[in-house]
Amino acid sequence: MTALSLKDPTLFTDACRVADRWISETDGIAVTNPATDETVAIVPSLPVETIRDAVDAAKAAMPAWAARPAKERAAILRRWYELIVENADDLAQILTAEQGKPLAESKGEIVANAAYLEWFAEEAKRVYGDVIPAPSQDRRVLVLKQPIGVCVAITPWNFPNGMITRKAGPALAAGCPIIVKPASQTPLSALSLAVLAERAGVPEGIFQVVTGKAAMIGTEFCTNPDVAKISFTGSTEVGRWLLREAANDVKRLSLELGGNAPFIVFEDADLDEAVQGAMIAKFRNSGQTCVCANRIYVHESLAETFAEKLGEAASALKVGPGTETGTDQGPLIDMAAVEKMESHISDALEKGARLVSGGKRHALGGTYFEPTVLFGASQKMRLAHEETFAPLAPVVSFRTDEEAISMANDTEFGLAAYFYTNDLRRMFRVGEALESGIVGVNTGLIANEAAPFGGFKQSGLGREGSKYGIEEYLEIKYLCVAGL
Ligand SMILES: NC(=O)C1=CN([C@@H]2O[C@H](COP(=O)(O)OP(=O)(O)OC[C@H]3O[C@@H](n4cnc5c(N)ncnc54)[C@H](OP(=O)(O)O)[C@@H]3O)[C@@H](O)[C@H]2O)C=CC1
Ligand SMILES: O=C(O)CCCC(=O)O
Repeated sequence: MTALSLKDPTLFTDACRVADRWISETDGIAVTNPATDETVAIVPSLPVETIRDAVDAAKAAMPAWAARPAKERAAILRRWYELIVENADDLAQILTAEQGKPLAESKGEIVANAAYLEWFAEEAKRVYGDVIPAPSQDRRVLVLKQPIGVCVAITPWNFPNGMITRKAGPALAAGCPIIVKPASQTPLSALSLAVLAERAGVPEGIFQVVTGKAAMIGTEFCTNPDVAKISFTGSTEVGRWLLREAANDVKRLSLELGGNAPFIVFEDADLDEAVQGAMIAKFRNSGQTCVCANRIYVHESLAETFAEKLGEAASALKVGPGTETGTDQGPLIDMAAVEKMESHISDALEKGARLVSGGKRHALGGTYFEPTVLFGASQKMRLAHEETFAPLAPVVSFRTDEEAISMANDTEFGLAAYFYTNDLRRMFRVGEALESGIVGVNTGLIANEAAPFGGFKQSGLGREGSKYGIEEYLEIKYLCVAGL
């Protein structure tokens, strides 16, 4: 067992939060530390009846929660935010133990995403309706915004803490309860959030966490008539499945799915800044984010130099356990991730790419992998069309802006894109032409609570964060007042 030395050991729990109960099980799902392969905890594999209990509890709790003045809901959300920030060091240890990322990065995820609770606590008070000028004198057209109903969230392993606060913040702010089903590889961060939610005064039934067989829980969420809304972050394949399963009830869905982000460096860019931006956009979380640069397009006049500099910076990253001081890159989540990275590298090398740095499993063994840079990559390679989701940076050279834009848009995905330029005209022209929900200009870091996060094309539906994020949890009601 991985032993953690927490200031507050009660934050580490293997129990699910359902209605008024904390449910543990010795025979459930093992959570493994990817750095050591040790078991960290066993969480329940809940039966369908308990998932239904959670939906029933959420339904029962919703009227009172929705009826509370927004100011009261906001105060509770704010308290939850404060507790997360106060306990960020402990939460980071829990996150690193189940996911592997360096402690500093875990803490960064926790604090940056707790900010979604703070943001939506503020937004809760600003859910305005409308009075629309009516087409006749005897009528008034009023628009109200009301909470959508019982919400559920299915979250991934790459941001075990942050993907939850992004969804729970707007749901609770809007007056909805939410039930979270975290990834089986990383449920402990979700459970620790439930401990703090209770401490913050979130009422019973309003924030619940369930663990168990994904397909069973997903089916129940999609078919239970009392679930109004599903918010999912994960693979496009599972997103499509949820969309189909939920179609019978016409449930509302927010989907944050796969990406295949292009990162373009134009000939007028500051090369060193672009290398620095690419390091963040590519290697953060060991390349395991849906907004990670997947393909790096560099103008032919700079491409080789850029690849060499990127290779040097990538080789300087310290690979090791997330708990070790100075570690930049932890292990990958599992062996399947290692094998996918290897298959993308070998396919690229066979088709003419050259290895600049890295390229193989790390000497530390397990799922550690060397940060890798390839030069001479092209659109023919698998890495141009599939999300690698690992620390592989392929550099492709281009001649014209049109060529770069066309290659960048040559994908069914459209979540994030990045480009570096110092030319104002090009900034607008390219920014408008890229088919992505998020475009970073001269930066490799784009997510924050004030901005809308979400994708075009098969990268998803809806937006998280910003003033748009709360709309996903609200229905618009038009009140037609006549006979005046
Ligand atoms: N957009 C993003 O941020 C993410 C994208 N991905 C992409 O997906 C690839 C595969 O990763 P993977 O972890 O398998 O992603 P999945 O989409 O399988 O997992 C994400 C979440 O969905 C759950 N899930 C899986 N199947 C179902 C189902 N039938 N019904 C309901 N929930 C379900 C998982 O549960 P359980 O863990 O119990 O299986 C997990 O909680 C990655 O390599 C990457 O390309 C992955 C994670 C995040
Ligand atoms: O990978 C994701 O699903 C979200 C990325 C969030 C971030 O970039 O902080």
